[in-house]
Amino acid sequence: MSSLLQGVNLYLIGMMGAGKTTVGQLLAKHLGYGFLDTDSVITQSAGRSINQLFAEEGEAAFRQLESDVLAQVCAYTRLTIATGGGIILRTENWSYLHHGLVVWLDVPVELLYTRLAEDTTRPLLQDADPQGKLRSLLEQRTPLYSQADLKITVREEQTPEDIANRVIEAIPSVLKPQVSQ
Ligand SMILES: Nc1ncnc2c1ncn2[C@@H]1O[C@H](COP(=O)(O)OP(=O)(O)O)[C@@H](O)[C@H]1O
Ligand SMILES: O=C(O)C1=C[C@@H](OP(=O)(O)O)[C@@H](O)[C@H](O)C1
Ligand SMILES: [Mg+2]
Repeated sequence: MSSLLQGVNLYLIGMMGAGKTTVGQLLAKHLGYGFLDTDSVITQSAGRSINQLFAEEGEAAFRQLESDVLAQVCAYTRLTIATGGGIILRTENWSYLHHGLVVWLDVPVELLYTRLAEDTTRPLLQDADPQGKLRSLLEQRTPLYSQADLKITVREEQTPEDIANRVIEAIPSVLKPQVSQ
């Protein structure tokens, strides 16, 4: 599989709670790739949490940091990159994402909500109706997530390892092997 990918980066996109960070680490291990999470790069370099950045700088400033990180990351190869759920919002980000293979982890809202019900690290879900918020974000973002090269539909019983395996199995369907002359 690594030889078929030829070092091309894998970008995981999808909603908060879809499992991008969790599955991305497993995928990197399977592929012999490095792993990066855009949220972690941002929080490490800013020395502040995502909650702090949203509260102190605002979402627009966070989105700029996210674009800056993506622009830097795409200079490297052999990486699996877990993105933040909103990375798809800026058109300019797609010019970076399309340098690699983009995989959408599509997870039903009910499952996202179950996973994140106790979570306090996603500022956009600090809402009176977090499930409704997830539903409306997914509705707004679905046309953008749909621009991925690969869509992996996730069911409740599937473990992160199952999902990583499904991604690996699906890669050949979107990559043509190079014919040697
Ligand atoms: N396939 C899965 N099955 C059960 N729980 C999962 C699965 N994938 C992720 N999780 C859990 O859901 C939460 C959100 O996962 P995370 O990887 O942080 O998602 P994202 O980065 O897409 O927001 C974490 O608590 C994680 O352990
Ligand atoms: O969907 C979003 O807009 C966001 C998703 C988060 O990342 P995860 O998708 O890893 O939770 C994080 O970037 C921030 O809270 C905003
Ligand atoms: Mg994440």
